[in-house]
Amino acid sequence: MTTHTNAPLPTNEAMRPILEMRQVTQTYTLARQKLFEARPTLTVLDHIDFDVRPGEAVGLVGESGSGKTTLTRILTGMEQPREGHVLFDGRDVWTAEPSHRQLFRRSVQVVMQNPRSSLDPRMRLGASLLEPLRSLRIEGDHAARVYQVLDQVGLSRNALERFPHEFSGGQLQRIAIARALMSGPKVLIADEPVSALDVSIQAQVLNLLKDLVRDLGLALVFIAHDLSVVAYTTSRVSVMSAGRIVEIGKPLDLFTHPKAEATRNLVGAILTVESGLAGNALA
Ligand SMILES: Nc1ncnc2c1ncn2[C@@H]1O[C@H](COP(=O)(O)OP(=O)(O)OP(=O)(O)O)[C@@H](O)[C@H]1O
Repeated sequence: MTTHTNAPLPTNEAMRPILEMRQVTQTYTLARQKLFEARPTLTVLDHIDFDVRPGEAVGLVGESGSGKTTLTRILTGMEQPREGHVLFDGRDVWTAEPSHRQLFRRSVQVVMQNPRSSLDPRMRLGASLLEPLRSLRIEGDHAARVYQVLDQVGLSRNALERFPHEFSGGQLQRIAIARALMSGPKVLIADEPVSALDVSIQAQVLNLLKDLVRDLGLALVFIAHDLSVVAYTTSRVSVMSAGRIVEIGKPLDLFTHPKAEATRNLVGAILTVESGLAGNALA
């Protein structure tokens, strides 16, 4: 990151969360097993409380099927919870007036696991960066915004004429982050943002996310199954298991004194896999 025009914002525990879930429960109705029997329901999220403040990076970890993707879909407004509330800047996004919902959509952006599938292969980078401004109907000096965001993610202007296949995996994830930043979000939700990348370039993307939190005062929600990458990037981690948050703690405490069985399993998984990032997180 090359711009440091914005002074770092203090992360204050007394600050109001910018995005929060209160007692969110999500159930899905499954196919009927037998004729004349009621359709069974599956509780995927069970009374979840979760929040993030400006300038704070929080993690969400859990084994496969624990409910992370469902939580992400609800946190971004793609899915409405069966029970509970999603609040952006203190107001329920499902009952607020359209202008607040529009602000919520611009202000909460997602970076997905695989940047190749989130970018149109036929679009040059410049067009790709402009697209969120058009779809979200954001007015203003679009060219200036493109240059500002390129600078924030450490990409040069001559990249604007290139197509996705001309970039490496790490550069593509940088571009995906740039696209997410175009609308000037307050919250970035990174869903497994480095698990498709070589270990050698994972740290660059993780450091970029950390810089954005520090320099822009972004709120970051980092979702992954690997506790070590989440620990490297965040200051508070929630552990999910079977649709519930079973433990919340500082990364170091979770590593050294895991209480829940799900946390112990995640720590055990790291200890059995050689990982340079785990060492960084503990340093
Ligand atoms: N639309 C749906 N209908 C029925 N069941 C669903 C639906 N979406 C998710 N599930 C189920 O909900 C549970 C949680 O899924 P989810 O994808 O949220 O977990 P996850 O932690 O993101 O897993 P992974 O890390 O493997 O992506 C799983 O048992 C899944 O099969």
